[in-house]
Amino acid sequence: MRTQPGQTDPALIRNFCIIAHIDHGKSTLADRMLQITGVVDDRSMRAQYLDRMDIERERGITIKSQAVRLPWDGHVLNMIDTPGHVDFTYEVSRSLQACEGAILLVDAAQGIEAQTLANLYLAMNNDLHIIPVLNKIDLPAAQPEKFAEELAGLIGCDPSDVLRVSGKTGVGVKELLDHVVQTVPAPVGDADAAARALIFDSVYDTYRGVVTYVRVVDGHLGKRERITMMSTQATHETLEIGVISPEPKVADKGLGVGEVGYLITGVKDVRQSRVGDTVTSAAHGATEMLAGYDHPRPMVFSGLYPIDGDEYPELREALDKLQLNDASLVYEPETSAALGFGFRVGFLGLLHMEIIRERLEREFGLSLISTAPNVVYRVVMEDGKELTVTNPSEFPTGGKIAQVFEPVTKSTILAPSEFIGAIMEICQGRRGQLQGMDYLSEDRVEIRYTLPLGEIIFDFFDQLKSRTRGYASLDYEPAGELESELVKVDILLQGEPVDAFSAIVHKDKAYGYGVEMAKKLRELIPRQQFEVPIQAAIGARVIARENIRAIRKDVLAKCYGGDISRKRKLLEKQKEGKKRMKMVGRVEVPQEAFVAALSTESGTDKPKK
Ligand SMILES: Nc1nc2c(ncn2[C@@H]2O[C@H](COP(=O)(O)OP(=O)(O)OP(=O)(O)O)[C@@H](O)[C@H]2O)c(=O)[nH]1
Repeated sequence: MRTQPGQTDPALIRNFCIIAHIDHGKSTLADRMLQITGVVDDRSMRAQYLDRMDIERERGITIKSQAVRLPWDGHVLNMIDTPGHVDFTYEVSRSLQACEGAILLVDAAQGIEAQTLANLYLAMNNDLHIIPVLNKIDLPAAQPEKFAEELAGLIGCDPSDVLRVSGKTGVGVKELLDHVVQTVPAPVGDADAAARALIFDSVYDTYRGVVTYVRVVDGHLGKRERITMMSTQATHETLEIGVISPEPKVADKGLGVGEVGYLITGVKDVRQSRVGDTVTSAAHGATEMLAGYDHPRPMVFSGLYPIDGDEYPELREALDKLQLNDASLVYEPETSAALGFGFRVGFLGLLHMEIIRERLEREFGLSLISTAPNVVYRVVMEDGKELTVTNPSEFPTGGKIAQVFEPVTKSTILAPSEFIGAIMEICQGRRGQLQGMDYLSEDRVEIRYTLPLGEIIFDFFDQLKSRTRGYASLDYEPAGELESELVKVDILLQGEPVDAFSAIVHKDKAYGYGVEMAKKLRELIPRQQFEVPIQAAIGARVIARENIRAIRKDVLAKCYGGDISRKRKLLEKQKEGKKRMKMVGRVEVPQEAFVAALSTESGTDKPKK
């Protein structure tokens, strides 16, 4: 194998990632590695160094993967930090394909959790060398002996092979780095072959355009070289090529076999530099692409509307900008009779949805109304026509529907065995079908269910947590679709259906849902100067009704005397209060009402207080 001068000999490279359940301490361990290998000095060190987005730091979670090059003991380690939340599993799977080894990190006070398993299986499917590690051994509540045994049982090694570290104090981290050098296989590739590099991440930078993260498999990529994205055959010139350590550093000699780094070509949209694609050189290009990844598909949809209709163009612009950085974000314009002009936006999951919403409001200063999230339904009509419904208000009404299909998930729940009963009750109440159950140790079980995705996106996780005192963890993956008896429940205000309130619900739950929604809306919608009847209906059949009585709200009534400034203050205050209100017909509806369905506990799984 030929290595050009100045390039790293592949035999000295180790590419690894850290995978773990959320909050088990990946980012903290990554911080220690940055410090111990000396790429960040103690003075510039800050917690969660690699989480660059404000929102990542505030929430203490990792959203985008990061790749850093660390010098250690004459070797080059490329560490890829990955997010742990289920919504971002696709980020994890991309990163895994750029590695030969994975540190499987488990909190020594918590033990194995649902995402520990999910990530371990992903890593095993990618044939990665697994290094089992217990973290947080400094915690008084740590039970390293117990969990080393659990972990060893899971991956089939000896409990003494499980390393023990503390990302917080740094104990054991040097030994872990040594272990990475000794046990993770060096990358293998053909230096003389045509260049092939895998894109495992692609981010938009305001100043530099799209920064594409690649792992070179064969050949070499250099600066000022014309490259081709193999899936689209689009060619670009590499303007800059380098490595992250932990700030970007230009690599004059380019990147060779096994190296991980970034390239900049001047493209302005991450979709032109698609994750999973293979980069090759335009002149002597490779003919065969590397195995790609699954393209992330939106699982959850919600309508986003500006509170102030004039902000519609700003919302469009903001979504366009976010999409430059997030290829999984999809949206299209929609109009709602109740809410005006807005967008139907597709997300990977609820956390993704929350994050996008928060970024729109925070980074772009928009005030938004979001409708209750829903999944995608496939409706087959009697005449054989098929519809994909991403908005409940588009669900066809009338008797011509032949079949409705909804997405289902394979869900795995891990919890102490004392909660089996409670968990089964919740899942049964959500139309779940038990698939199996295994004991991981004497007192911890893994329970597998097939559950409709639509049932998970409504406060399922909160219910699970509250019924298991926070001990259960959940992971789910899409598992196709199932035929189901679903109906549309409409909500009418003053006799007029409000499209943004429509929901698709299982036939057996429709009645309970309608009654509860009507009740909830009566509480949430403030009294107006006229009476407002609220009705829930399936087609033309009204299934529930509530009334909001009229009042005459005169905020100035208590201001006798002529204190004009006080009056003005009261009026201002009232205006403030209205900011999050939307006029629907003649009725003022607060934002909370549009997501009321989120906390509607129809079914049997109400928490027992
Ligand atoms: N006592 C102790 N606390 C730790 C240790 N490592 C991490 N923590 C704490 O555990 C919490 C989660 O740590 P993070 O590093 O943010 O976890 P993460 O796995 O990166 O989380 P995500 O990025 O959201 O997946 C933080 O409050 C850390 O301070 C450790 O070794 N000892």
